[in-house]
Amino acid sequence: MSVTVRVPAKVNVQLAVGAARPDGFHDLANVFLAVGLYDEVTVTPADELRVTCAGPDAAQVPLDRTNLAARAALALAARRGIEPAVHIHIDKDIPVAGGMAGGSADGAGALLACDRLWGTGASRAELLAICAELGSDVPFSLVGGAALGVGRGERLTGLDAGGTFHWVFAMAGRGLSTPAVFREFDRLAQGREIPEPVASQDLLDALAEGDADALAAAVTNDLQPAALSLFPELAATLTAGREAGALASLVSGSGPTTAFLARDAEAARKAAEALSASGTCRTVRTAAGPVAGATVL
Ligand SMILES: C[C@@](CO)(OP(=O)(O)O)[C@H](O)COP(=O)(O)OP(=O)(O)OC[C@H]1O[C@@H](n2ccc(N)nc2=O)[C@H](O)[C@@H]1O
Ligand SMILES: Nc1ncnc2c1ncn2[C@@H]1O[C@H](COP(=O)(O)OP(=O)(O)O)[C@@H](O)[C@H]1O
Repeated sequence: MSVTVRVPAKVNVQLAVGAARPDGFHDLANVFLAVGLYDEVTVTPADELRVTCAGPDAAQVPLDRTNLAARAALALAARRGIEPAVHIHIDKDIPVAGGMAGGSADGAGALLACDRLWGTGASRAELLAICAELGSDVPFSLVGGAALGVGRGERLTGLDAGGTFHWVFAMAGRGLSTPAVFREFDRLAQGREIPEPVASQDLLDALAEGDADALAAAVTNDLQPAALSLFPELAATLTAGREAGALASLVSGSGPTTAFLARDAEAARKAAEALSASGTCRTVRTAAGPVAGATVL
């Protein structure tokens, strides 16, 4: 018997970042939107814990116990005092180290899949607590939709989205390390007063109304200058997206994937074509959101 869970990627429509905390993390006002680009995680009983991965970026995914999917299985098994004897297979479509929470998606997916396979019957609250231990983005991968994350991004409040938003994503030729981008944020912030991160009311209203123009006017990412500082070539991709008619162009989370908001599916398709032709990125994908979080297939 196997259990397969499908888990979406995310884009951060607002990422407000506060000053570094004593524990090294940063308080955030992180407005997440789950988008229809998916990893699938399948767990099957096996003699011992084993991870395999397939997909265009599979070679960059660690297959040892540092893999977030393996860590999720180990965390649930430890809580229940059982052997984590499963083969975890990841069908990976979310870019690796791209700022789209691919590792987090696999963590949330493996957790839900193992919960089903082992019949552990964990409550939603327990699953969310394990997710938060695994990483700041992992709880959102479980719940999906649209949500505001505060604290380090793990404390979630669901948000209304009054419509579907259409996006184009441009994947870069290499990844960016999330801790390195936060460190660069700290370096660039030296000598400046960093305000408390707060969600923008204009942005929440635009989401609730499903208004793409208003959302485009309100999107912000405080990590974008740091990502651009470490990866200056992204500026050309952002310019190409604007020239391709996107309503908004921004770095997704810590990058280096860039995200472009389009008015509708047809505009997204056209912008994707123009971005592909611009030669400023590795691959281009379209995806819409919000979509559901981790789902057992
Ligand atoms: C930036 C964001 C935006 O959603 O995502 P990505 O763009 O990387 O996908 C997240 O905050 C990433 O979340 P996640 O990838 O789960 O990070 P974690 O494993 O919790 O933390 C990795 C490292 O990032 C830094 N970190 C992360 C979250 C946070 N609120 N403050 C931080 O300073 C810390 O250096 C930490 O050691
Ligand atoms: N299941 C996983 N899939 C991808 N990367 C993983 C996974 N588990 C651990 N990692 C590690 O996490 C790093 C960040 O990957 P990822 O979650 O894809 O990016 P991001 O944090 O930018 O959204 C990778 O470089 C890899 O070393």
